[in-house]
Amino acid sequence: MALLEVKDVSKQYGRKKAMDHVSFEVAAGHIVGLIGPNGAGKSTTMRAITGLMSYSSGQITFDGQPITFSNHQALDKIGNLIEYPAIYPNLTALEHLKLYAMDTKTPADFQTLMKKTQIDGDNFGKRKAKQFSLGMKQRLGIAIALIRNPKLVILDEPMNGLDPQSVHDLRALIRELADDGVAFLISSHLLDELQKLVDDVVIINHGKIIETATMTAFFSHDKTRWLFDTSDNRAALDLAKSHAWVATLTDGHVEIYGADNLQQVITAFNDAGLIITAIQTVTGNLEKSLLDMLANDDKGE
Ligand SMILES: Nc1ncnc2c1ncn2[C@@H]1O[C@H](COP(=O)(O)OP(=O)(O)OP(=O)(O)O)[C@@H](O)[C@H]1O
Repeated sequence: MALLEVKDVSKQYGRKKAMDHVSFEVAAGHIVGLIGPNGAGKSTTMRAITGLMSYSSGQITFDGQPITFSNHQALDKIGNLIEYPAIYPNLTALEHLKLYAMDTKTPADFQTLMKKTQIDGDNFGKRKAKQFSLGMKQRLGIAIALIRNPKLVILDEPMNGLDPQSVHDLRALIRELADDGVAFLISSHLLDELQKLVDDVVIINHGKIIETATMTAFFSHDKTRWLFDTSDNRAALDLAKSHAWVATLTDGHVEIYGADNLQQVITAFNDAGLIITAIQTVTGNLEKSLLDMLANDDKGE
């Protein structure tokens, strides 16, 4: 059984369907990306899972226990960082942790958590949160989310506003925690960053889930593309089209998609007397695959 199960959940704001029969699962220790354009329903979904909001129909269960607006028991094992962490300007990092731990932790527990989330360095110490950078606040927010040893952490746009080094550090931290068995549900617009991090993707558009897949399966939709440079790119383009492959001229290269394998293309070019001077393989790209998928979904609306 999955750790988190969202089954057929719908939520309307007036006539607007913010969640339309949403179903997906999060397995223990998995990092799941909840991905979709602005207004797709990501925050609404996360708010429903954290019991912050009622939903009209469907079920959400965590570790076998139901989560509703009025039943929060299961939430003890879910940490979250939705929008901005509740950080008090005049408290230090340690004071925040003590506040949120509510007497359930020892000084050694605090030390371990601070070390793990890298909020134990000189930068933190006795400084108050009002002097923290955004990256420091995000790390403190994650430490707060982890204070009760959750099995699942929900992060809404955790990389927003972070510089590249902080994004890198945050990604490493999430991966390390997942390796220890903590599951994550993460929404982000920074698809390149998500691509490097997540195990599974859940794609939402207009309140509906349009795809749930492992990252690997997601990219297997995507046939490999190749960029060729040849002695005559115009002739290579025409030849590729005559084989019913999808071919375009992209930045001066011939981009080919839809052939069964690379050898097939090379043989065709050789047989036509074209000299191949370079070949690049274009690997899966989350942003491009997602845009293609959303464009198809919107066409079907
Ligand atoms: N409190 C509310 N009252 C009315 N409509 C709302 C409310 N909250 C969200 N919505 C609408 O529900 C839809 C889903 O919003 P939601 O915030 O969940 O999307 P999102 O995917 O998180 O978007 P973003 O990436 O822009 O944060 C949107 O059309 C939004 O305008």
